[in-house]
Formats: sequence, structure tokens, C-alpha cells
Amino acid sequence: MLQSLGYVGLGTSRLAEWEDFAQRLLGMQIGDRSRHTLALRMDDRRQRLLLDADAAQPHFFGWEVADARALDTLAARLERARVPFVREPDVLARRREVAGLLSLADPAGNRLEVFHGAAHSGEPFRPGRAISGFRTGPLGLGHVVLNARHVDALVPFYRDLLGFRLSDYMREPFKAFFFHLNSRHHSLALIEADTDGIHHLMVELCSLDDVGQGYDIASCEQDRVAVTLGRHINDFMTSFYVRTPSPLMIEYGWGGRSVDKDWQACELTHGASLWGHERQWLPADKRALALDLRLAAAAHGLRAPVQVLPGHHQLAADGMR
Ligand SMILES: Cc1ccc(O)c(O)c1CC[C@@H]1C(=O)CC[C@]2(C)C(=O)CC[C@@H]12
Ligand SMILES: [Fe+2]
Repeated sequence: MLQSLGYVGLGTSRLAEWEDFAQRLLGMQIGDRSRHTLALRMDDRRQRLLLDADAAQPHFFGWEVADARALDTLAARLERARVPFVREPDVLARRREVAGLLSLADPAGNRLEVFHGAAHSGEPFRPGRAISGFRTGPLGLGHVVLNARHVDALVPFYRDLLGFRLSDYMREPFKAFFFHLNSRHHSLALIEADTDGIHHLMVELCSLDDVGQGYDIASCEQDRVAVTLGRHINDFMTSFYVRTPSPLMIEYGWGGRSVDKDWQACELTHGASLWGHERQWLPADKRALALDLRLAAAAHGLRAPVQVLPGHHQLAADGMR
């Protein structure tokens, strides 16, 4: 079934702002560009983030399968479940730089694409600023978090139809479900909200310094940091959230834990973070409330074990990139 989050597309006309932001702050590389499109590279693939001024949808997600056979298996499954989908023509496959794809909408109307055979670039990845690299490979490009008015309608679609596996979930202070496809703790999360759409996209860096330096760069700009540096309670990601030229935020993180096949889903009862992740738009009295939850998490021994991740060069040797 699905293996990872392979690419993400955003409909935006603010290509010039994205070009500057992606290189200078995130450390992505500018790939192919045309008058209406901009491809961003994070690794040896030709494109991971696609910005498209002509896109009919505000966003689309490229979920990866192993090969043409796996795509056929999924198509048969969708047919049996009477879920409408489109086998996309070669012209779209060429635009996406993949060998084949189909598309469908989730029950909230988010556009999903399922593809195989992403093209690699002949040119090595050259980051837009000095970072050690993005942690991608079999883990995919990161995770996406969707806002949903009716989460309960989306869970069966992603879990039972598409095969996403539940990692954990929250009921308080808000309802959220976290799903994995590979050893990344979550490639998708659904948060109950009063709108449908994309909340944030997370990209993971190979070193904590990459994140710290990104935080320095973001901190120099007024209102660029949306959520301060902090560490999540479930995937142990150390991250901050930055505003982009589009409505979504990017979570810029390091140090995510791995899950394996014996992983047991559980309820999260101590909020979102072990420390930090202060929402910059909250008034001071609301911040104090969130702080109590974080201190309780520490008291309950949920603190992450100290993890040492191999650096960029080690990952390359492991065939991660
Ligand atoms: C809870 C959680 C765990 C792991 C993640 O990668 C992740 O993005 C989240 C969600 C974080 C967080 C939230 O829970 C509620 C609303 C928050 C504070 C925001 O507005 C930004 C981060 C969001
Ligand atoms: Fe996240």
C-alpha cells in the first residue's frame, strides 16, 4: 500500500516570496521553474515541494507506492469500495516527474495523488543555505497535518481504505489523530477544527544545528515565528513553526523517533509538548495554562530519551538519501 509522503503541491501565486523563503530560511534548493511553477528540492529527487500558480486546488498530496503493480492494486481497492478516482494522463505524470499516478479526493475535499516512480535528478542536492540535509528517503519528505471539521469521517477513509496506521490520538484539549506509513511516527495527522484544509507541513533536518540556525534566521523577521522552539510529546520532534508565504505553516524539526511494526497506539493525555511550542498569538494568561500541561508531562516521565541521530554523511552511507 502507501509507503510515504512523496511530494506536496501548493497553489500559490507568491512564487518570488517562496523562492526567497525556501532557500534562505528552509535551506531548500530551487529546481525547475517556469512562469507559473516552482519546484523545490530537498534531496536527490527533482521535486519535493511544487508551487503552482495555476493549480485548481489550494493543495495536493503525493502519496508514494512501490511500483505500477501497487498502483493497480490500490485502484482495484478503490473500485471495490466505490470511491471515485482518476487515472491521470501522461501529461500530468510528466509535470509531477513520476512514472504514473491516479488522483482522488478525501471526504473533506483535499486532493490526493497516488504515484510511483519519482524521477531523480542527475545533479546532487545543493542546499539553499548551509544545512546538513533533510531526513527523507524511505521516511518521505515529512508529515502533513490537516484541519478537519469532521475528523470522524476522515479516520475510516485514511485508516481502513488507504491503510494508514494509527500511532496515537488526543481527545483533550482538542481532537487529533496521528498516522504512520513507515518508521516516521506520523506522515499524516488530522486535527478537529472549524475549517477544512492544511494546517502545517513538517520537514525534518539531519542536525539540531540546522533547526537552531533556521530559528535564528526566522527570529530576525517580524511575526515569522508562529510557534516557538519546543519538543513534541509523541514523536519527540524538536521543532518550531514558521509562517510561509501561503496560509499554511512549516514545522521545521529534528530528532523524530521511529516506530516499528509492534507499535501500540495510545491516547495522549498531557497535551502536545514536553516543553516550548509557545503559540505567539496567545495572550499571556492562556500561555500559563499550556505550561501546566507541559510540566505535568515531565512529572509523568514522558520525557524523551536522549537520542543521537546519525548525521548527514552516515545517513547517506545507510542509503537513507
Ligand atoms: C500535538 C502534535 C504532535 C506532533 C506534531 O508534529 C504536531 O504538529 C502536533 C500538533 C501541534 C500543535 C497542536 O497540537 C495544536 C495547535 C498548535 C499548537 C498550533 O497551532 C501549532 C502547533 C499545533
Ligand atoms: Fe507536526
